Amino acid sequence: MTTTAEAAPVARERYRDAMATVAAAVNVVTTDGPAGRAGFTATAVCSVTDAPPTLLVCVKRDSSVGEAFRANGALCVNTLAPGHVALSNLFGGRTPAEERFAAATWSTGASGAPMLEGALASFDCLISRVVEVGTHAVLFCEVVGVRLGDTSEGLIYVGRRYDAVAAVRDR
Ligand SMILES: NC(=O)C1=CN([C@@H]2O[C@H](COP(=O)(O)OP(=O)(O)OC[C@H]3O[C@@H](n4cnc5c(N)ncnc54)[C@H](O)[C@@H]3O)[C@@H](O)[C@H]2O)C=CC1
Ligand SMILES: Cc1cc2nc3c(=O)[nH]c(=O)nc-3n(C[C@H](O)[C@H](O)[C@H](O)COP(=O)(O)O)c2cc1C
Repeated sequence: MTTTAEAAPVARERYRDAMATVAAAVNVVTTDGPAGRAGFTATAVCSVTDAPPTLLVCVKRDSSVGEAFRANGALCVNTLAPGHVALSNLFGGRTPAEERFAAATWSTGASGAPMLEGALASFDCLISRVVEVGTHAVLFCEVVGVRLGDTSEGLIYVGRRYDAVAAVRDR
């Protein structure tokens, strides 16, 4: 039997090709505070526990935005709807922060982070813990506010492209 210690490492490209087959919700994650306003597109977002309500966000350590999130200690996960493909690309590229935010309408959550008008759902959070794993920082976030939008479809990213998906609503 092959033990974990003996297993050959999986090449990055192979790992990414496999991950590209896994459908994921698309989010624009935002922050504001003493370190300024910042935001980026993220599919690496996951619910951790509902008591206390906690989610996690993985952010590349060498990205231009990571430090602002850590310094502000707050963020908002804005889960996107099908009309947000251009916004996702804007927040996913090397574009200055002000250009990113100018492309949409925002309000401010209790944490101080920008909440996207028209999002499928927004999760306003305080960062409770940061764990560094490889190239990424995993931000554990306690959810202090939730806002549900009116839209009935969500946006997914799979096969390196976007698609719409029905968002079942039971409110
Ligand atoms: N977790 C992350 O940091 C992610 C980063 N991206 C970035 O967005 C751009 C476009 O991505 P794709 O068109 O999907 O092509 P891709 O071939 O770079 O990525 C395929 C899949 O691999 C995963 N992935 C990509 N980069 C990763 C990273 N640095 N760490 C952990 N997982 C990663 C994601 O699930 C992604 O959908 C790339 O620059 C990619 O690095 C995209 C998705 C997730
Ligand atoms: C669909 C999509 C999903 C992404 N998911 C993540 C993610 O989960 N974590 C991450 O660190 N970067 C992710 N990225 C890349 C960041 O959005 C991008 O690097 C971000 O704009 C950081 O700012 P910078 O590139 O200007 O440094 C994603 C990009 C796209 C297009």
